[in-house]
Amino acid sequence: MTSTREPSRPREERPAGPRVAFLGPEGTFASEAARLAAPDAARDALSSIGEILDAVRAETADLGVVPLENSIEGSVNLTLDELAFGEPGAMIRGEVTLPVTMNLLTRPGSQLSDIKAVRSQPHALAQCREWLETHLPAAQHDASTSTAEAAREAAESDGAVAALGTQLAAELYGLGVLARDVHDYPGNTTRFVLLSRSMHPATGADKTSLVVFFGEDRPGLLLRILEEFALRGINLTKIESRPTKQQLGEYCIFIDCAGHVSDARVGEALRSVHRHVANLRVLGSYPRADAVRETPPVTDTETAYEDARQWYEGLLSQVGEARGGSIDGGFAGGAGERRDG
Ligand SMILES: O=C(O)C(=O)C[C@]1(C(=O)O)C=C[C@@H](O)C=C1
Repeated sequence: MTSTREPSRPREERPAGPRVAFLGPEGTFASEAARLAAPDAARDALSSIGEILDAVRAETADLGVVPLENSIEGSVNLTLDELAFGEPGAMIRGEVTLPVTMNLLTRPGSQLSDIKAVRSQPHALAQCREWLETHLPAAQHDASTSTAEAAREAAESDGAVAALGTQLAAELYGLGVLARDVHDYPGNTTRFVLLSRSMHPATGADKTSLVVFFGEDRPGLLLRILEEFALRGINLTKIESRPTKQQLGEYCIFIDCAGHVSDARVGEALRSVHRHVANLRVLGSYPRADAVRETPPVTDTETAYEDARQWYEGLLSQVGEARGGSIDGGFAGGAGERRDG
């Protein structure tokens, strides 16, 4: 993705101390995720996912917080595309899962019967589709850049515009909460990822995200790739395909797996995947939000890989010249080949 966005502030002009960039303004779900991820960092509320990645790439922010997937509406495609096709330099360094409670926010005094339009970020509108059809069937749905931006717009309206957003946004922009929990399924949760210029060191409870580009259509290629993980007892936590945008029917596959790039078994799996498809991008290794430590099978522990490595090194050390000069005679040129002319 080539960017036509305004360049971020140069690094030299940056005030000291860690900075976190997130989808603003204050009062978005992303702002809450940023507070959880980096409670002490200075905050930059930006107005698009692309700007957040650019800020991390340009090092005007140390950390960026972007939504990746939601339990009701699925992946945030813009984030996936930026990570897969955008300029390199912004890697996933962490993840935060956040319960997402959608509220219908209106100017104080407005009733449901006053509402002619509902504004929000498109992913938020999608999470409340059925509720809106049932309770506000005639209202039009308008896209805003974020839930808090929608709240700000509702606050400036004549009272006929509602927003879907956080309780905090209601407080910040002087709105009332006309209805709570208006998302269509209970337990609504969004997974945010934290971006930085580098990956997180291994913790023992890690995840690795990568994207594999299938240049050619070979039978069994996806199976071969998945097998490399399965053979080493590596659990996959997510797999999803997206179009490459080059031509219809050409896909790339996003894979999240347990483990860290510096784990021997993950390293071996990635090297093997690289033999099948040279075009792959590791998006990052990072501590998993659920802190689950998966125990590898005995054949795939770090010790098992280290033992195997040492054994093989020992084996290679037995390759060499024979003492006392050449004793290889006619065997050196290959089976059955005469060397005497
Ligand atoms: O607009 C916000 O409040 C955001 O943080 C963005 C976003 C998203 O894009 O998914 C994040 C969480 C919710 O799923 C809805 C919207």
